[in-house]
Amino acid sequence: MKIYKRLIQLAGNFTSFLIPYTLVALGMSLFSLLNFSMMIPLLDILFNSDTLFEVPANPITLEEFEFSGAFIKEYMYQEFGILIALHGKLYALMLICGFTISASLLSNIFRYSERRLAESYKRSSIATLRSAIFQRVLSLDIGYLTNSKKSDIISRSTTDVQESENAFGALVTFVKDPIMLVIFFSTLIYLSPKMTMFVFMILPISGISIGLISKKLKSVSHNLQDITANILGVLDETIVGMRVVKGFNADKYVTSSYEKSNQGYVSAFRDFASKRELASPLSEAMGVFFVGVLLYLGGTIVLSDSPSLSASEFLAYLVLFTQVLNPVKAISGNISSIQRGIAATERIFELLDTEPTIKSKENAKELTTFDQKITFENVRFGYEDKDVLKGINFEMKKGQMVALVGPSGGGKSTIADLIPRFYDPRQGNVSVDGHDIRDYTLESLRSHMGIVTQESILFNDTIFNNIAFGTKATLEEVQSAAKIANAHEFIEKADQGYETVIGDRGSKLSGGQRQRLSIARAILKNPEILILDEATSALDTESEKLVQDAIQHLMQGRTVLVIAHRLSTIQEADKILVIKEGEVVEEGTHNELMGMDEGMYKKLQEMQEYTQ
Ligand SMILES: Nc1ncnc2c1ncn2[C@@H]1O[C@H](COP(=O)(O)OP(=O)(O)OP(=O)(O)O)[C@@H](O)[C@H]1O
Repeated sequence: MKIYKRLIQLAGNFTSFLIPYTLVALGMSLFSLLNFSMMIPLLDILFNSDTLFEVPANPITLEEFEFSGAFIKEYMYQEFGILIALHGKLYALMLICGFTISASLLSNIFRYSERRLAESYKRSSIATLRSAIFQRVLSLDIGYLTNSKKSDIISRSTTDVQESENAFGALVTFVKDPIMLVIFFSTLIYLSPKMTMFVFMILPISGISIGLISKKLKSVSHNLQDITANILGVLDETIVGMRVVKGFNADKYVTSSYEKSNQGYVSAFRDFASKRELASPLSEAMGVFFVGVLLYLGGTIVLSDSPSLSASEFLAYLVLFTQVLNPVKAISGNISSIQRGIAATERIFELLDTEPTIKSKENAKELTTFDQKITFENVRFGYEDKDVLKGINFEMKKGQMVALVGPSGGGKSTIADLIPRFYDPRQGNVSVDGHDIRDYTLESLRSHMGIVTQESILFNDTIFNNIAFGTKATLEEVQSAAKIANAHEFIEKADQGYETVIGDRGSKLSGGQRQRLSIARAILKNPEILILDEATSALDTESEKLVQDAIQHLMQGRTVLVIAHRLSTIQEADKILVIKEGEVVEEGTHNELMGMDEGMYKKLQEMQEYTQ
């Protein structure tokens, strides 16, 4: 229950929900009881009006009121007796029907309000939970969000949230159902303590047997969920990899793995359906059996010499009993969804409790200006147990362009990731103007930087929003950034200009267009420090020229760290660092490095010339 306490705390406003909800649930139960109880005088008027509705010689008055079933019954029968004497039986009958209709109407109005209150509380609580998850994911380190974690986080924020939502809904009804049970059972006890004792004995038996069936069902449905995920997985892989599937004529291969999952689903579903379909007739048969026993028991009481229960009360008892079954069934069903929900909510809280390791420390300063240089001093870093950077030293003066080159996997991107503190070094430090970057707030540090990655990171939104990207830029500002990035022309030609929605990750654009949009976004941010992971993807010459030209514009007047894959683009760099296996193996300008016999840079340069 600790978990639920926390969930309720997170959702907030519990008292302002609980008070009206309890009142509404109370109203619903009372009117529903009144509705069914009206059956007793109704039957009595039809069958026993002459004996039961006699007006006593000394009528009781409301001044003698006691809150007891006996008083209420006696008073009501006396009043009906007076009415029958004055206006006849039909009038009394009409009145009772009127009462029944009004009670039923009111109970349904309360039921509707109860549902609405419960739903809106559940929805708003789950929305708060979702937002909390999203905020937590946003605050987590890039290092934490690896691919394996990605699916875990997605499953926690979808499937687990769904489970938690169901369980939360079930928990809410735990307020309503007990109220209903107390009210109905008190009436049943009042009508016949003997029969109610029997009911108390049989209810757990029927509850347990229904519970067992649903438990069996649950294990099958779990299996079903896995298989559904499997089918979706195959479909997703096939759609994403359609080019490869077609290119390799692998239709048969993917069809067979899809069919395997599909058949698995069919047989698992058959199993599930046969058990599910069994649940209802089984519980129905059990219900009929218990009602049969109850009928016999009640019948013997009614037919005895001095009956403690009249026939009309007995019939009302049976009807009320059927009404008690619903909340009992609901409670037993809810217990299992609450159990599932607790496990799911625990997983959600685990995610919410994951503290980011990279955050601004207390008393961190604001980095207001960047004046001199960025320095790497003996920086060592690795992922998990793997050492990647083995003592990196270099300096990047304000206004300089520094290029990182070298074989794949050498650690170039990792070096770049340390500047905006996507990771922190294990040893050594990265400093800005002589101060360790960990002394600055993350936000102020990153506010001086712009990042253009190999893969253009775009969102399924308008072109305008993709360039403005959370800033309050005006259309003119966005347009002038797009012009500098050679993007304005193609944007103007798009269906809705800057308001065109570009599809998932910019899928409606070409590779070069996507890159130019990313560059426009960086130009608009106007960062002093630019980190550029040069794209390797081959573009056609024209598009490449446009992108290169845009990059040249972007780099002007900034301090740039560029990860270069095409050496032709960095000949003008102030400094080139050749990175191999986590170390700087050569450092210098293009000419200096080309002058080194047997130098790695020279070799790389020659290799690229050869392949071009
Ligand atoms: N998130 C990660 N978790 C574990 N290992 C990683 C991670 N990112 C990179 N690595 C490993 O660290 C090493 C350096 O990777 P990095 O991406 O920095 O190299 P790179 O020089 O930029 O390579 P490329 O030129 O191919 O982009 C590689 O061996 C890579 O496998």
